[in-house]
Amino acid sequence: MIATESLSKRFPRVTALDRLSVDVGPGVTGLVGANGAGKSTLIKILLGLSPATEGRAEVLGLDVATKGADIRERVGYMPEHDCLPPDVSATEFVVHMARMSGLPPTAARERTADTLRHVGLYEERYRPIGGYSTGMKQRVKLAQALVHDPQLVFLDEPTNGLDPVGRDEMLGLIRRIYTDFGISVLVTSHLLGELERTCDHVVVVDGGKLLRSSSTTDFTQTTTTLAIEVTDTDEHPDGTRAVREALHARGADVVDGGGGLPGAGHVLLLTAQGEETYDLVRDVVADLGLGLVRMEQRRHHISEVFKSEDEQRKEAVGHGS
Ligand SMILES: Nc1ncnc2c1ncn2[C@@H]1O[C@H](COP(=O)(O)OP(=O)(O)OP(=O)(O)O)[C@@H](O)[C@H]1O
Repeated sequence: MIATESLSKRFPRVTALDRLSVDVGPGVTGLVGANGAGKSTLIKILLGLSPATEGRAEVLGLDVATKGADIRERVGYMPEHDCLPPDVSATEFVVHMARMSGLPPTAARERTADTLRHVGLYEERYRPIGGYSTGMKQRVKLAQALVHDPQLVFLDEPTNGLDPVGRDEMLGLIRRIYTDFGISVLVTSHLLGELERTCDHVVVVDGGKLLRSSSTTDFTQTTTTLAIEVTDTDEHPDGTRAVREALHARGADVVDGGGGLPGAGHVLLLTAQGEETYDLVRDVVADLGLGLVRMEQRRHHISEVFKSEDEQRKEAVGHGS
């Protein structure tokens, strides 16, 4: 869907994109980074609205440097900032945008009605936009991005300014753009957590550079930590220590997690490399004749990709959900 190769954008005082090479396939992809990371700049280059200083990029197989108009015909764009005229209704505005995209009048009206219904704005569609809440305005912006039935949409910070309920509704809508209509999505956010739930793939940029690009499951599973707790026996009065030594002897990278849940014993933490790690723990505990109180996987959240291993281990102790 999108491919960039060593893409750079330099402004006189700042490098907004720094040799960014990334491939984005179909589905819902999150583009995440702090404010100023270069997300909006990338979208503008991909739409052919702003030239890159160096490198190249293609959207739907079209070169952004020469095929901007063709790209904009096939791609929808929801800009970050409020850009809606206050005096017209959602229907008038979205019909206008549909006509701008080349739809004939009847098709524009029909598609507008369908799209506004889809984004949940049907009842209010004849009221002037100026009286809308932030959430309703975001939905109008989303509707105008979808009205010409694009193959791909770029959504720049669509959850900005929304309360938690509005955020959840918007994330649900974004997911359905792909599942119900097959339109692929590139959605930006500075909030890592919300992309974890919504996206198939996440691209992380920082200071215009690519930090990471991988599937959401890889993000959350590659660094799974196992928390293990065992009973003591007469033979092994310190069961935790016995397990730690046995695991260590068999090459497992295991650390003492210290005190566990209130009332519980010590917790051992080790990084799961796959199914074999579970088997190893089971065998070691059984060989020692100990009881396994808990062995649980703690799936990491995307935000933890940015935390040190020490911080992650500290947090793993005590809440093994
Ligand atoms: N037209 C411009 N002229 C000069 N600098 C710019 C211009 N547009 C963006 N920048 C700078 O480029 C960097 C990246 O900006 P960009 O808007 O792409 O970031 P972003 O990740 O989208 O953040 P935000 O969510 O705050 O918009 C910032 O330092 C910004 O100040």
